[in-house]
Amino acid sequence: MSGTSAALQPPADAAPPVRHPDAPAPGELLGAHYGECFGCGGAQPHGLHLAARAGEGVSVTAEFTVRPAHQGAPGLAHGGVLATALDETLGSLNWLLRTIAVTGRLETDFARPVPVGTVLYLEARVTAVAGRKIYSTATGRIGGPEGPVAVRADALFVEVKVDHFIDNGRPEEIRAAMNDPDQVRRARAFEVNP
Ligand SMILES: CCCCCCCCCCCCCCCC(=O)SCCNC(=O)CCNC(=O)[C@H](O)C(C)(C)COP(=O)(O)OP(=O)(O)OC[C@H]1O[C@@H](n2cnc3c(N)ncnc32)[C@H](O)[C@@H]1OP(=O)(O)O
Repeated sequence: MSGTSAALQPPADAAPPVRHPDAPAPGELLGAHYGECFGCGGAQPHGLHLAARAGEGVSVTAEFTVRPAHQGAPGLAHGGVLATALDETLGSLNWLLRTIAVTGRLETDFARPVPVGTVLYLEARVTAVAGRKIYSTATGRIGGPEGPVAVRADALFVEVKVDHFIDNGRPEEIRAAMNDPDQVRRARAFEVNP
């Protein structure tokens, strides 16, 4: 069974996504948005270490290898970990829009079990934009980039300002992030999206 709920249907006035002129070129690695991020951060020992790559239009690809630490049932990936991999891949689309946005809603289908050791080939694209709302979809395939779909997701991301993080994050981590001039400069630049 699968199907997207009404909450994830773009409204009639939604527009196709527009790739930002300064977006990374197709094939380019996007890098982590935050070193401690569970999804993409290199400094996060327990994380997924997902490395997304820009695709054509407003799309990305990523690969994620399921490790023993990701199990739910014996020898199989935990569904929440797979949802995280989808969420992170969808979130990396924001690099191509040059927008800061957070997940408002994520709907996931789990079509096949994913064993430990499997490489999940992820692909995500933005389907529509309506004001602050960004509609997107993703798949995770096994056995190769053209293999069968094991997981898929539809999502709504909502654009926010940097203050979303400053106002809501724990002060220790916010202070550390604010002390990283590159992090702040990059985030602020994304707020001014011509
Ligand atoms: C120094 C610091 C450096 C910082 C450097 C930053 C780095 C960049 C980090 C990015 C990180 C990414 C990481 C991976 C992606 C995550 O995992 S993000 C983490 C998980 N998500 C969250 O924590 C979000 C929590 N939720 C919220 O904060 C708020 O609910 C939201 C999503 C911001 C929306 O709140 P709001 O801004 O008050 O907006 P609101 O008016 O409620 O909604 C706007 C529109 O969206 C619709 N909407 C909102 N939620 C929903 C929903 N669940 N279903 C359907 N429609 C919805 C509303 O109906 C509304 O529609 P319209 O009326 O405009 O037609």
